[in-house]
Amino acid sequence: MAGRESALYDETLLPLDGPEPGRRYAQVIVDVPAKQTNRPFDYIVPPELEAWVGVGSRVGVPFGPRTLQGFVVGLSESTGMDPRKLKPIEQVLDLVPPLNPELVDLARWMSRTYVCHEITALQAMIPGALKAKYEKYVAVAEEADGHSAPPPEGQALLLAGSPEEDEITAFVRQKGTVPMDAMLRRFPAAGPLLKRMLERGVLVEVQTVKDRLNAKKVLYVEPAADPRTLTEESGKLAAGAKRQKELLLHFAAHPSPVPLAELTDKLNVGAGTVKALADKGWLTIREREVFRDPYAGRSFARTEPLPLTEQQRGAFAAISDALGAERHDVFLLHGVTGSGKTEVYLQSIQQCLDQGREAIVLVPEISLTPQMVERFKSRFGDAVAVMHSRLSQGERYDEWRKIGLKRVSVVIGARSAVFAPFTKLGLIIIDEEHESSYKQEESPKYHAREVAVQRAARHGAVVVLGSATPSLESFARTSGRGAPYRLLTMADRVEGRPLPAVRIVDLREELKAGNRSMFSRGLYKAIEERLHKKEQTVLLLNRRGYSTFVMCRSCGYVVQCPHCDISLTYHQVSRTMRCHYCGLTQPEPKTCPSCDSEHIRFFGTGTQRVEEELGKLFPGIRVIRMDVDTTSEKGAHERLLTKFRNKQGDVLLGTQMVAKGLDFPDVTLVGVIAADTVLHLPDFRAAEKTFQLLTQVAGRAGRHRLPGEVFIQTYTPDHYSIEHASRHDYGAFIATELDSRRQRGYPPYCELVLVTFSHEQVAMVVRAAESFATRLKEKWQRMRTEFDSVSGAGAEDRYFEVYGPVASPIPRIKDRYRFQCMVKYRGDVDVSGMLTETAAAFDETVRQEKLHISIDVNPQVLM
Ligand SMILES: Nc1ncnc2c1ncn2[C@@H]1O[C@H](COP(=O)(O)OP(=O)(O)OP(=O)(O)O)[C@@H](O)[C@H]1O
Ligand SMILES: [Zn+2]
Ligand SMILES: [Zn+2]
Repeated sequence: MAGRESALYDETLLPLDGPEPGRRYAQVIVDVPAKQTNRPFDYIVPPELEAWVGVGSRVGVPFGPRTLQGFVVGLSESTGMDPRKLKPIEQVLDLVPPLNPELVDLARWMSRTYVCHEITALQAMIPGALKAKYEKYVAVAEEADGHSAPPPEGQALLLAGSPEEDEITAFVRQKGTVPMDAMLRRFPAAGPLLKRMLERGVLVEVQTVKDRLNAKKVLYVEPAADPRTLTEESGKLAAGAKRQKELLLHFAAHPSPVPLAELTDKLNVGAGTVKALADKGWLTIREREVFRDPYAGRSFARTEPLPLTEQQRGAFAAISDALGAERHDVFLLHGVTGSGKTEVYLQSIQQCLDQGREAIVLVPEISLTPQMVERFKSRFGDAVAVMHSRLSQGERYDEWRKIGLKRVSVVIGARSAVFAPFTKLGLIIIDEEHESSYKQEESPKYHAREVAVQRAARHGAVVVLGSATPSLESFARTSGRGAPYRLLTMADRVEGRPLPAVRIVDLREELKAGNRSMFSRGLYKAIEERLHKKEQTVLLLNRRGYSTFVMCRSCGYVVQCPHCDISLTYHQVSRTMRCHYCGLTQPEPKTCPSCDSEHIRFFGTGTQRVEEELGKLFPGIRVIRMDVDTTSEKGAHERLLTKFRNKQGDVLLGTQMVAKGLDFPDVTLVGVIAADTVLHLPDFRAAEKTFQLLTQVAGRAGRHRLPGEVFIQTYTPDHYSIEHASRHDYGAFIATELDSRRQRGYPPYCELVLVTFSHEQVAMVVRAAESFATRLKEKWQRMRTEFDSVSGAGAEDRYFEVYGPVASPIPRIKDRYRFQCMVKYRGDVDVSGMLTETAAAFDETVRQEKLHISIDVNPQVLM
């Protein structure tokens, strides 16, 4: 059983609750994301594997000619199939099933809700390291135990005999099975011959499932005798063997196992010395499995719960009450920036743990800073596992394994941590719940908030959605009859600290007054003042929508990607232009391709430009720039923030990354270089996103003793999102925005599904999109007639409309034309079901014509 090698945990070598009735057949979802395989297949559970197979196990099963990875989604005593036609499970890949029945059920829900294959949902729940890797071996046909029949005798006689062939057969026969790549290394020139031998069936290909990564093993050294014996033996060693003597005495004094590397590093003992003593039988060298711990060697000073403020107490009481009753409740915790939401989370988690249950904390990827992690680690110590994408694949895998092994009871992580395989879940917290990064943009296109609520309902667990700027969708769910969420409000900062004073600066007025710099006079003075007082400044340049394109100043030509309908982005460091969609990279042009003018150059404001300008205006200023370019390296994000925290920088300049979660006591000034960059995106959430970003970044100022000040520079100073943000008035903003959404018919007044079609030929994509829309509308007509005939109840609440098809806002990506339909609906309509059925009618076209159809339920990005 290959699985036994791939994961050996000393402490969990126990079989699952022993053999039980009802485990003779397993229902398995295999690793082929296709409509035909989007259902469980029955397999026999061989008696010797019975104890190791559970719902949620990963297995290797024969499927057609291959062995595939699959997930066990059910076990049964009987099968609806002819048992003689069923094949047995070949491998169990983990000793502890990586998923559990609840997650398997959740995958089914995801598959229905987000219109994706069940295997895609299951794969999303496990770390990348466990995604299947298939290894191919060759074996001599008659020895491949039934994988393939030996070739007919006559044929074998006829074809066998070439000396090369005999040599290959002899080699493989001797080894049993040989990995394919090893074969090619051994017989580099024999590729074509090997292929023929495989085709004729002299050799057969055997495939097995392997993990991409295994548990990390480290060599440990431990004493093989008691301290007295070791001391005695050290006395008997020859005088020259000084190191050996020292080492024996070390183990006599400290008899616990030590990693070999530590011995050589810290005690300065050579591996040879250890080996010599091991050969004599006084020490043992043993492989042990270890966790790759990204926080190893860092200690976290223990923190105690703070006495809560009155507002915190109110919020905590409601959460605590639901936890105590093990009642599934969803709370929306609306607390202004600096109101102390984290302390409420921490004390809620404490109660959850005290009740013997487990907790998940979701944080947006970019706010998952060491500072954030520290706040949890220093309260709960080793009970916390951390999962985010900056960890190596191995580190992430090991953090994840701690959950299954019950080593931890709290997980803090980005979006996918919502799938942490806990079995006694009591609490899920989603911090900054309005963040669009909680939505996964590739299949399965799930929203972590929706998944969290589903999981919590299955566990009778509490969900806390926290934000200073809740999404309209969540806010709308807190009011009205039968509201599913309960609103908790913390309107003030802790210790009566004031929210910062915000000034809106009209950039058009600046230009009129002759100021052509990117800093208004007010912001300039404010920065100067901070430099004097040795206080710190945060500057936000919202890169999204902001131009870093190359334009000809003579004719207005903008350099575009030849494969995607989008302008190329300029990268100053490499002096190249890059397409953000297909990765195309080109050198910067010297002359305009359109008019030959030499006045073609990089245009617009990037963070680098701002940094340069700051250097010119304030000689000697220390700027820490944080954007995609400076944070691509592992740990860079952390290093830059630490630098700023240690006051090795006067200004922290960056994109959205600087807007969230940071809590630095000496930041008293926040400047927004241009507030309206998001406002003009083709997105119905543009105003909401602008309000959220401005409120969040303003919230970085004056969080401690020193009061804060904020400058928002803009070309549209009267826009309500900017006005309300400047007054910290969420209530007024939401009232205006809800009104506008109602009028335009957007969420939360309806639900959306975006269907995007793409193909290399524009005619093809238009035809497909139109036919899709027509079918969908017909389906709705039929359904509505049915609804009407049953009863009128709820009919007026039901609404369904298909908009489009129209060209997508980015009409071409990677040479594929894109069209989209928008489905708007309301009420009790099974839209996912309708879409699944409609899409099924296009299966043939999708496969044969390489048409691509993407279905995005509750989309966050409308491009
Ligand atoms: N009860 C309390 N007594 C004293 N200080 C507190 C208390 N609760 C929180 N604080 C402190 O107040 C500051 C702000 O708290 P916190 O960072 O949790 O705010 P937040 O609501 O998460 O804000 P944001 O939404 O901006 O992240 C922190 O420095 C925190 O240590
Ligand atoms: Zn030109
Ligand atoms: Zn491109």
